[in-house]
Amino acid sequence: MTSRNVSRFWEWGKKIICVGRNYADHAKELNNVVPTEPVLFLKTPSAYLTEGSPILIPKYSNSVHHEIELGVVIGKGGTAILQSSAMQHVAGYALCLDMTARDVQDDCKSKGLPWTLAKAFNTSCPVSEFIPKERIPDPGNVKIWLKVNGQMRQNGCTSQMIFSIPFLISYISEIITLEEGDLILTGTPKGVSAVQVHDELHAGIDDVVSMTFKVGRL
Ligand SMILES: O=C([O-])CC(=O)C(=O)O
Ligand SMILES: [Mg+2]
Repeated sequence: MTSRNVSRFWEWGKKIICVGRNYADHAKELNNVVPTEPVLFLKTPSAYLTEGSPILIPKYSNSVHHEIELGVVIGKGGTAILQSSAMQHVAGYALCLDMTARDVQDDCKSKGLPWTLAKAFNTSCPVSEFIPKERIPDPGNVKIWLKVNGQMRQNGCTSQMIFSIPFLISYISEIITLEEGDLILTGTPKGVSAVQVHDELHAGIDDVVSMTFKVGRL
């Protein structure tokens, strides 16, 4: 029932909550410390993009990176959700891209400023079709991969996550009430790199879903 209702979650305009540095190999490739608590940031609903429309590099960036991530779509909202019941709040999943203006993020980091310009621009959250939760019985152990122009760039497994999906749902919901239709991006494995105009990004979760996006510029 729930999964049918939220199957076009990107049209609902709910929160997009992102977890950063949730894979040690990615934290290390950017010379970040491996966190002992989740790193959280937000995207706005105008960041959503579905297949058929291009990812648009903002005018103020010369280095937009792909980050392939497993997205968790909330079915039943809640505050201070217990880890033990967290999975009952999940409606399903989506494969997501956390497109990141890396040059802008580096600048924000050095100045101690928030990451909004680097992370939340329009088209910065391409998503696959909705995947009902029954189709991924163990979301803590699926392969997520991404190819750029046919070349494998990211090929990770969600078993490498530092903080598990139940832990993240519990942790986030203590701070921010989760609602039906919210999306949690669970972080990216290593292999991020800059995309160019006309690149084709092709990504998938095991044999469950795949998606393709072209890159353009504003
Ligand atoms: O920008 C970053 O490196 C943090 C992040 O989103 C991730 O690890 O997925
Ligand atoms: Mg990310």
